[in-house]
Amino acid sequence: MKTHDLAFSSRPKPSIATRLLYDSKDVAFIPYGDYWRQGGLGEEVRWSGRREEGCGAFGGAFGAIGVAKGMDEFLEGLVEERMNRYKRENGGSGSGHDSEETQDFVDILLEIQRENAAGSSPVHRDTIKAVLMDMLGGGTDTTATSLVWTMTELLRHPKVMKKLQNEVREIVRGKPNMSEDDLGRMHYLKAMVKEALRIHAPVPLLIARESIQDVRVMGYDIAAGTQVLVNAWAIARDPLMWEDPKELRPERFLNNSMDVKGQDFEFIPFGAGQRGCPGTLFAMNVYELALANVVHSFDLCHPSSQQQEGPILSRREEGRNSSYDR
Ligand code: HEM
Repeated sequence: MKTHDLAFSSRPKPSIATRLLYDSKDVAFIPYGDYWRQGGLGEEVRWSGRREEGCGAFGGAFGAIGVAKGMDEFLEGLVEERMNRYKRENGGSGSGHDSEETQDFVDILLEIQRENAAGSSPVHRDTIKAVLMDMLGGGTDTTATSLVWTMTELLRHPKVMKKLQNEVREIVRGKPNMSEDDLGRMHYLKAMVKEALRIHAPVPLLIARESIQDVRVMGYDIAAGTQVLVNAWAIARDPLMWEDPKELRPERFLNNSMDVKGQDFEFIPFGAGQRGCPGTLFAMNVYELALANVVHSFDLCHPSSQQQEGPILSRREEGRNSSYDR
């Protein structure tokens, strides 16, 4: 992913991508090439997506093929509804813009489609639907799974939970809402999020890669067209890299620069290199914000840790950590 990044920058084509992602017209399953470089939509979306919110994709998150038809109907409805709204607001002229305040991802995709309609690379409806599928798959299940595992670990480690709550409550104290600045100061929260991602990599084998040329790695000859899986889960638990790898210890991420951005190869929950996850920044923000809000507003504890019966999740009473005080 570093020395041979280009050689492993394609993806194999699983049948799920053919059926659910409109013959791999999304971002995650497009083979390497011009179409991928343009995200199927033009340079602008692909790279602004990488910096901001990604234009997302995800394999494995979708189950039975039978859902394909239902999903297609849902996406058709969504796209149609936006197109009609646009026509209503622009008097059917086909030109003009949605107001930026009300514009969402679907509107932006449709705007790009309109802008490219007369050009040499028109954006097809299937491409829009495939990219939206990416967003749903890449942007929901992964982040939700990560949060669930983090809360599970916090329930198993009440001292870590307490430390985390103290940090969050201290920083947010008295404010109606949490800001991005507040999040930036929550170092223990960030360390906890990374530690949970390390132990429970939400995408354990990343998304399969495919070599685009013959390549030699550590003495092994790998032919062009070989499917390659990277076991990020095992790497993040490797005792040669990590001290007591099975122990939850957020402190290991404090006071060092190790990050999820694909530069530290012992820790790559979002992959690395050209095909690394473009939603990383967005996902981390959502994940941190959601976790900070949960531990700020609720006291969670495992039923077995309570002497008397009580809720697993109780709304915090201001100034009192009810579950732990008991
Ligand atoms: C905790 C949340 C997430 C995790 C753990 C995650 C993980 C991953 C991983 C492991 C890959 C494959 C990287 C590689 O091959 O090196 C990937 C690719 C991708 N992810 Fe994410 N992801 C998350 C959230 C998101 C979000 C929120 C979006 C967009 C909304 C997104 C969009 C994508 C896309 C488009 C790709 C394919 C990139 C390409 O093939 O060029 N992901 N993600």
